[in-house]
Amino acid sequence: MASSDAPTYAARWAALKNIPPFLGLVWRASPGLTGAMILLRLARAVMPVAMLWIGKLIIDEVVRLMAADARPDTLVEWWQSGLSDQLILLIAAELGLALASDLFGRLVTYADSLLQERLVISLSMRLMNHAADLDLASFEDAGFQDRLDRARRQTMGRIPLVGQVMQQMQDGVTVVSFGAGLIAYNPWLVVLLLVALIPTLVGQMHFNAELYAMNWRRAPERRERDYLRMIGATSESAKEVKIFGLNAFLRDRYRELAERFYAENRVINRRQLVVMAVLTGIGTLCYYGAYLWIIGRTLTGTLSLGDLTFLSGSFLRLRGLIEGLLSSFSNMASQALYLDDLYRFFDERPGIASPPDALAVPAPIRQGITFENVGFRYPGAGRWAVRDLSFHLNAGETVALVGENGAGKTTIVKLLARLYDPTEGRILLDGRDLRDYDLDQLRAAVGVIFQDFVRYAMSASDNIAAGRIEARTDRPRIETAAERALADQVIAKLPAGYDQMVGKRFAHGLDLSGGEWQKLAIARAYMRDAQILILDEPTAALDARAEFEVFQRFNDLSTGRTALLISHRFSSVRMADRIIVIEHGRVQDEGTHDQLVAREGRYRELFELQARGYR
Ligand SMILES: Nc1ncnc2c1ncn2[C@@H]1O[C@H](COP(=O)(O)OP(=O)(O)OP(=O)(O)O)[C@@H](O)[C@H]1O
Repeated sequence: MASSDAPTYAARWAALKNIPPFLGLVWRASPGLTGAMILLRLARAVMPVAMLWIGKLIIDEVVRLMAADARPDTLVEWWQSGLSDQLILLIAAELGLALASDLFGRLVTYADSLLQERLVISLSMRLMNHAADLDLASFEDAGFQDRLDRARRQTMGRIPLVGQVMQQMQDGVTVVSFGAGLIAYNPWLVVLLLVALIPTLVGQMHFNAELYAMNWRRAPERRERDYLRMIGATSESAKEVKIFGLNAFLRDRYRELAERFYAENRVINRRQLVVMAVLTGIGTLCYYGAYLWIIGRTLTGTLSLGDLTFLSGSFLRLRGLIEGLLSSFSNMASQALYLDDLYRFFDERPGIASPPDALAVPAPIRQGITFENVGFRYPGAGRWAVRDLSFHLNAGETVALVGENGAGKTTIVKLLARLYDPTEGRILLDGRDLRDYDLDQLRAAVGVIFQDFVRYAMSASDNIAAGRIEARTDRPRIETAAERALADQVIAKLPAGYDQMVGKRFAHGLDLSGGEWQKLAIARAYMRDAQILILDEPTAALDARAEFEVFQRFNDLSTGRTALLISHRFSSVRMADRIIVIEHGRVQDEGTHDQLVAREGRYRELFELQARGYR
């Protein structure tokens, strides 16, 4: 996104409107903890003024007792005379408050950390749920990646805001209680305080806005910087980075970006240092002005010694409190701006969804699938990936798609599984548009293993169960799926068998060869009881014999199901009932292997090219 979209300075205050919904999120994360937290903080809020007031009463009482004519000489006589009873009561009250304040403080810290953790869990889960609902197209869009990146940061980055907002409310109540005390003596004291503090507030807000706008602009570059750092040090890339000697190149690019960030940061920070030092100085001058006034009044006898301690104590605390309140208010406003990113992400709606009166997917499928003049352009791409594409898949038929790289085979699969909708034309399932069906049912009816299937850093068993995660504990089913995909041989070699952690990401993980991973992935297809089975070239890393066996089994096991397979190996392709040749996003030819080889055409050309390689 362009930097001109960066939120303006004025938008920052408006962002405070994000706080109530945020508190709503907090409340939903844990109503009990949130309620307890509010009560604890309210109690703590009024304690400081109560303690200072009792302190004033103690001093005045001591002064009164010292001024009395007949004063006992020893503490025991003081005690027995009963003259100090009032004083003892006040001290006991002060002690009680001090103990309660400590205890409540600890409880607040405790509840705070629990609440923050609950919020992380609840936000992360919402984020994962929401991301899963969004279109695949979104994930392939760089602007979306930036928004997702910002939103992810919010789940962790905004967490301290809970404590801040609560502290803010608590401090607000404390300020009001102290302010009421000051006003009772002299309202001008409060005015003096505010005048001293407003410049600090404005300054702070300004710098926060500047930093925010800068961070906002940087999201794309930051993603590049994080990517460079990641690619320079992950197991996936380590091999290539070493072989090609890319380290210096990656490091220098990283340094270039990081240094630019650093230089920009330094400029702002330096300016902030100077301006804020001056503004805070003004505040200090005002504070000492008020202090002088209080001392003067005490000397002339208008105020008591207790009043002096109460007022100067109140003034000192208020200044600290208001300063903290204003700066954290301004900080809260800029934090609340970041919340926009989170809400914006949650507001994002998927374009591919079930219609209101969704049709149930027929079981069994009777007529099959028809592509009718389908054209599709990837979002942001100028070229058509497929165009004027028409063909029919009969129910129960095994069809192979062949074509050169980039012909559009995978795109056809993605359209069939409704990961994308056609730009023009339609795809029919038993005569009805795919878009009329219930999306979840449709996805459940289609089992696809892509060429870039995921290698889950989990147990071998979970890697297979991923095809039907509800059956995760159904070991016999997992074993059958593994056998069908020839993955049982892979698992037999693992020290911990089905429970073996695979992948290099975690300790105890055992990495597999490309072909072994593929066998696990293919087993996923068998876990799924899908009516339409699709293998999109997940066999490229299998040796010729293994691929042959895998497809032969696939062919046997897909009797009665509609199956689509994509492969560049003709030994596998020829097993299909029918072969469709795709070229430049269109059907170029179709027929059985024998029919196609008999014809002079692209299929025969490709077939002979491959056969020649083996002779
Ligand atoms: N996410 C994407 N965004 C933009 N263009 C894409 C995207 N995926 C594929 N394409 C383009 O669409 C065209 C068809 O790609 P597709 O992946 O369907 O080919 P394929 O026949 O499966 O190729 P291969 O045999 O290499 O797997 C290609 O020109 C490709 O560059």
